[in-house]
Amino acid sequence: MVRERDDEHDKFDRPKRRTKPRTKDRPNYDDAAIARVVTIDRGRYTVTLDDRTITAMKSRNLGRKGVVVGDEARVVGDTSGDEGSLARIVEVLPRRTVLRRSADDDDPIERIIVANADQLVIVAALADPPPRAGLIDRCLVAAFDAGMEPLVCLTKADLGKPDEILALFEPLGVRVVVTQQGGDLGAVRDVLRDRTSVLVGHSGVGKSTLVNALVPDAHRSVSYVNAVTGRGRHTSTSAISLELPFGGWIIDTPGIRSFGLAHVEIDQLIKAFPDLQDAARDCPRGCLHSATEPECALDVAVGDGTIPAERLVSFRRILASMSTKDDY
Ligand SMILES: Nc1nc2c(ncn2[C@@H]2O[C@H](COP(=O)(O)OP(=O)(O)OP(=O)(O)O)[C@@H](O)[C@H]2O)c(=O)[nH]1
Ligand SMILES: [Zn+2]
Repeated sequence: MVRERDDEHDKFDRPKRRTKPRTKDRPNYDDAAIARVVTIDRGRYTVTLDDRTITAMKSRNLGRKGVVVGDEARVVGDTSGDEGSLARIVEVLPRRTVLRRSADDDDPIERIIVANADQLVIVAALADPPPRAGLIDRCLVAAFDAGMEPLVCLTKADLGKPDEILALFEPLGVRVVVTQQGGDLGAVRDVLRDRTSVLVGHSGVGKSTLVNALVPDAHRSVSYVNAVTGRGRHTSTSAISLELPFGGWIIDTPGIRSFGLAHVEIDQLIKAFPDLQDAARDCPRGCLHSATEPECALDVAVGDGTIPAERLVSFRRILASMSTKDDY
């Protein structure tokens, strides 16, 4: 795969970025149509605009700024979507959320993989392969840090019981749905409806099975997208956004082995738990809220019954998962 050098500059999307003043002769694209980026394939962006699927390239004026799946972008030029047509992305709208994957051996830079998703769906099988709680914990950290609501989807209910996993995540208030191949998907549809959800999960947990059940023509639309880019079929490593027939979008993310958690700050993570955040106001400065902190106010809050003990135990478990060398 040809890697886009532009994405190196995703880090400029970090809150502390210094913005370059706009030059006064910068063209004004405020009237340009706003499209949604659904997948990226070797420098070609597939975007949807109204009901059209359009192939676009990045305009030069974007400089080195990255464009990722889920971005809302202004497009100009030939937006007909006709075969062989090519539009230009001239501006990326501010991102509401960003999900990052970690640096790894192949690529030393933490990069944004998906923008603007509301929900992170952590798919784990109840058996074959067996669920790994530590991996779900790290996905939860990634979700909370990204400002996305997590949802755990336990598949292969015909092969195992969900009770143990439920017990681990219930104290955190994390929603869990249980599914099985050929089973009723009503509960899953309800949690996905009208939202943009990113699916993550190890190979073999049943993600494709789930996507095909939710989006019956997913296969067709994947090859359709590739036909539009004119580059034939190949296994893309880019995330791909699929429209749900009952409303909303689901973004599949092949090939992510781990999330970038190196930058996650505890202050940010604890915001997902308002009761803990409240109690932590009484912590000494720089308290890491771990079980070894001598004066952590979270222990006091458990002692006086303000916070259930299992909730603090679960919170500390996900805190600790941040520093493990596990995948995800
Ligand atoms: N018993 C059982 N098997 C299932 C269920 N869901 C999926 N499978 C099987 O598990 C295997 C993996 O399913 P996939 O949907 O391909 O899993 P995936 O997560 O997409 O895996 P990759 O395609 O490798 O990313 C297949 O053989 C499925 O038939 C289920 O609910 N119960
Ligand atoms: Zn503390």
